[in-house]
Amino acid sequence: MAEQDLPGLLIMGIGGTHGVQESLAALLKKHFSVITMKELLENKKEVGKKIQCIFVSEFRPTIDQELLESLPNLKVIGNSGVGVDHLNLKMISNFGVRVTNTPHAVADSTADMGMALMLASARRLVEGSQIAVSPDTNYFAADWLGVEVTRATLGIIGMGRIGYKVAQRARAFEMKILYHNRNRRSQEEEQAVGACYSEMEDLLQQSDFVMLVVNLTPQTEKLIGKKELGLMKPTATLINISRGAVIDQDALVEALQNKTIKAAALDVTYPEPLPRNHPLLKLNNVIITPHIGTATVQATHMMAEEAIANMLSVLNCQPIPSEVFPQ
Ligand SMILES: O=CC(=O)O
Repeated sequence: MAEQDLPGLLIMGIGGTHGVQESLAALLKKHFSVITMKELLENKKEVGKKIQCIFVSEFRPTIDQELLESLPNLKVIGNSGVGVDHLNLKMISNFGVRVTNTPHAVADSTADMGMALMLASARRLVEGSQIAVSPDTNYFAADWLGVEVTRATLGIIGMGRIGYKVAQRARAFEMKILYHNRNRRSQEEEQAVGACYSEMEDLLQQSDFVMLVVNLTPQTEKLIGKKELGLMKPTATLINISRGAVIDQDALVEALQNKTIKAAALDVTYPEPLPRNHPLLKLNNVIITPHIGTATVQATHMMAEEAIANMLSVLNCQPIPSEVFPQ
C-alpha cells in the first residue's frame, strides 16, 4: 500500500531515552503513515482528520479532551507498556476510542528489574560501587556486609504475568515464595514455581523481601502505608516495580528513617522524578532507579510489535489481543 494510503498514526512520547527510536519508527512505518505531534500542531485541521491511531511510546503524554476533540477519526490508543494509570480511560471511551496495552512484552524485562533491585539491595551493590571508585582505598567488606537472597522468603504482592515471572526467577534462588493476589493461581501454577498463597498480613510479617507488582488502581493506591510497613520485619526490604503511588511515600520515609524496615529498592516513585530535595534521596538504605523496568532494547521492540498488533486489530475489526477498559 502506498504510504499515503496507510492509516494515520500519531506518535506521542517518542524521542526519549531508549536509543532505538529510529528502528522503532521504521517498524511503525511499515503499517502506518506516521505523524509527529509537531506536524499535527502545524496543521491541526487537515492532519487531525488523518489520525486513526495514537501510539504512546513513553509513560506520560497528555491525552486530554482538547486533543481528542481535534482527532475526529481516532479509533485506538496503543499504549506501549502495561500500566495505563496515566490515561483517563473513561473520558477516552466516551469518545468511542479503544485503549490497548502490552502485557506480554513487558513481563520479562520488568521481572528481571525486580530481581536486579532485590539483589542490588541485598548485596549493597550501589554502596559497593561507590566505595570501589572512591579515593579511599582502605575499605573492608566486613564493614558493610550484605545478606543472601538464596533461601530467603520473598513475598510477591500482585501475581499477574510479571509477578509470576518474578516467582519463576526466585525459584532458581531457592527462595521461599509467598504471594498475595486478588485471584488465587491454580494449584498447578502454584506448584510449578513453588509459591504459596498468603493473606497480606502474613506475607508482610514473614517476608525478608516484599515485592510490589500490582497495577495502580483506586484499590491499590497507598496499599502499603504505615500499618503495612509496621507489620514488616525490621530486617526486611521493600521493592517496588509497579507504580510509586502504591506506597504511601511519607510513611515509607518514616519507616526507613526509624529502621522499622531495613531498606527499599524502588524503580518507581511518586512523582517521577522526585524533587531533588526529597527525603528519600537522602537515605543510604534506599536504591532508586528512574522507572526503567521496560527500558531494554528487546522490550521496547516487543512493546511496539504488540501495540501494532493491537491497533491493527481494532482497525480491521478483529478480536483485540490486549484491550483495557475503564473500571
Ligand atoms: O511501567 C511500565 C509499564 O507500565 O509497562
